[in-house]
Amino acid sequence: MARELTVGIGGLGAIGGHLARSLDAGVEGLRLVAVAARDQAKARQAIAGFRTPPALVGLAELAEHADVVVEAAPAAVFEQIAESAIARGRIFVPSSVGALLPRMHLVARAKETGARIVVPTGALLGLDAVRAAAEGEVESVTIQTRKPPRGLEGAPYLVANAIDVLAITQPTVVFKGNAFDAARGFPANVNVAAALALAGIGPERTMVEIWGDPTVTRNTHTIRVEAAAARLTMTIENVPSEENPRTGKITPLSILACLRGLTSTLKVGT
Ligand SMILES: NC(=O)C1=CN([C@@H]2O[C@H](COP(=O)(O)OP(=O)(O)OC[C@H]3O[C@@H](n4cnc5c(N)ncnc54)[C@H](O)[C@@H]3O)[C@@H](O)[C@H]2O)C=CC1
Ligand SMILES: O=C([O-])CC(=O)C(=O)O
Repeated sequence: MARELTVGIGGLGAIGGHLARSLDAGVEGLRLVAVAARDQAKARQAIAGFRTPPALVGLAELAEHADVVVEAAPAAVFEQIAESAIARGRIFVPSSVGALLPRMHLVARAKETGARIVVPTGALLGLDAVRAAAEGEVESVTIQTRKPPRGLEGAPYLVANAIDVLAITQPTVVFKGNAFDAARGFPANVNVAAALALAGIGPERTMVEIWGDPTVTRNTHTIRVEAAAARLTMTIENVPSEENPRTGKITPLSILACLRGLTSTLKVGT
């Protein structure tokens, strides 16, 4: 018998809304059973036309309903979703991966409860190759992110340093540093850097450059890895989603592919 997993989603925005609709349309081995949202009326409306409307619950209750808990909410509420999912021994799939970096105690806690934390590739590419390379010696990992300025607007690092990103008229580096500091300064913009760090050599050694670039229309990420086994150079150019221009349209698709991989008989890639 094929395995079926029930799924709960925290947050129904660009990622969670798309993912919920896809799951409701029918995905073998996965069943959407619960969602959590800030705006209850809007959420009720969003799921009203679903073939099988999921229960509308609180963030911390998702884990009571579902085998797999997907976090697709702002980083500020990450802990509420993560802690309950991990305490109950669920499979926890974070979108706000940057919020995991300063909370690595959750990994130790998951070991105690039997939970798993499965970080999707998200808006990035090539984490299979980065993980493979990291089984051997890796000299360096860097990521350069270029976003249209409005895709960076409001980031705490920009506010703290009085950088008016919307006033930028030519490609400009707005941040250079490691993935840990990038995730702290840009919690809604560079989850990809956090995922890369976790796949490879960690947040202190993974170096990040963030550009506000009025010449690009896509959220563009270029990874470079120098390793004993291989040299990798990879670029992804993401179409920003209509609901949230910070978020590439590929992100909910990547999470869906990740969820399929939890139950599928044939699994491709590392
Ligand atoms: N891992 C990756 O590659 C990527 C990760 N992200 C991250 O994923 C997260 C979600 O992104 P989007 O869907 O684009 O954001 P969004 O802003 O479109 O949606 C977030 C949703 O969470 C809801 N929400 C807010 N507070 C809530 C609460 N207390 N309880 C329940 N729901 C609540 C909001 O109402 C909204 O519907 C963000 O942290 C974002 O930075 C975004 C893009 C790529
Ligand atoms: O969607 C993207 O291009 C990347 C992004 O927002 C993130 O990593 O948080």
